[in-house]
Amino acid sequence: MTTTAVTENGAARALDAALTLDGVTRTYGKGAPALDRVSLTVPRGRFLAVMGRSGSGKSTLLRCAAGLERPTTGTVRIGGTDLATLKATGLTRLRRDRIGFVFQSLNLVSALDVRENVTLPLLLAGARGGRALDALALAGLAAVGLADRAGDMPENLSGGQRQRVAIARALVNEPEVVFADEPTAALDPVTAAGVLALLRRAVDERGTTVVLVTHDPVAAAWTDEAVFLDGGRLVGRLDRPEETGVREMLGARAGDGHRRTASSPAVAR
Ligand SMILES: Nc1ncnc2c1ncn2[C@@H]1O[C@H](COP(=O)(O)OP(=O)(O)OP(=O)(O)O)[C@@H](O)[C@H]1O
Repeated sequence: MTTTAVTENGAARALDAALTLDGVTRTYGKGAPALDRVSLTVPRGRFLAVMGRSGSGKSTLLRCAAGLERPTTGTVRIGGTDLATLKATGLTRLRRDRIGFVFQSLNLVSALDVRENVTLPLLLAGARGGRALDALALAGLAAVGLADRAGDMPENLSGGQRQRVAIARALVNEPEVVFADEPTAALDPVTAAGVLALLRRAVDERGTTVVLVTHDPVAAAWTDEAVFLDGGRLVGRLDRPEETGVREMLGARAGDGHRRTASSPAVAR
């Protein structure tokens, strides 16, 4: 799919974008590409849902976009920085300083209490522990409604509370982009809505860019834009997605292989 990123105007916009993927392909072994020439520009302050059937390449896209995995070919830029120009330490630093993660599998550190879990990214980045850091953690926990649980161990929290702590942790260093992989998959609808509302608030109030991988049309309805993957390719997008439209899009994709729908032209802006 062609993006504006390859045009002159698009190149300028790509520089100002929070995240740009340009012709990103990821192949594992000799199989078909898990991600196939994906181009996508995510402006700053946008909440983006990445959707598609199981195996369509959502997590691969997220891992490549977040610098957790190198694409086989193509370019990924975070805020104008081409990740291919960074060595391993530079990439680690970028992930630590400029990216927040809320992953189902990347859970809290069980040996640390809630406050320590929240301050962990800052400590890893070299910040000194102390009152200022504690105050920051408490403010972050207050923002997710958990100020009174700062001294608890993660095992004493519910799944939803843990995800809220994970969000406080992901936001504590004011990252440019937060990547969230199915953060609500294990939660009941009410708790899930609470978690999504927190991500929405980060976008609206802080101008954070959030990329959310989800199967769930209800979750997608919290976002500004949904893009759809099928067989590793970007096959459609919806602005201000609503649950019904997302369901229709997912249903259409399940039935029509790689055929494009009327609403699946340029994904990039
Ligand atoms: N490390 C890997 N080694 C080999 N194949 C992989 C690897 N990671 C992903 N794949 C393959 O790439 C394709 C896309 O996988 P990916 O996990 O990105 O899909 P997904 O859309 O996130 O799926 P799900 O919704 O089930 O999590 C699948 O065919 C998968 O088997």
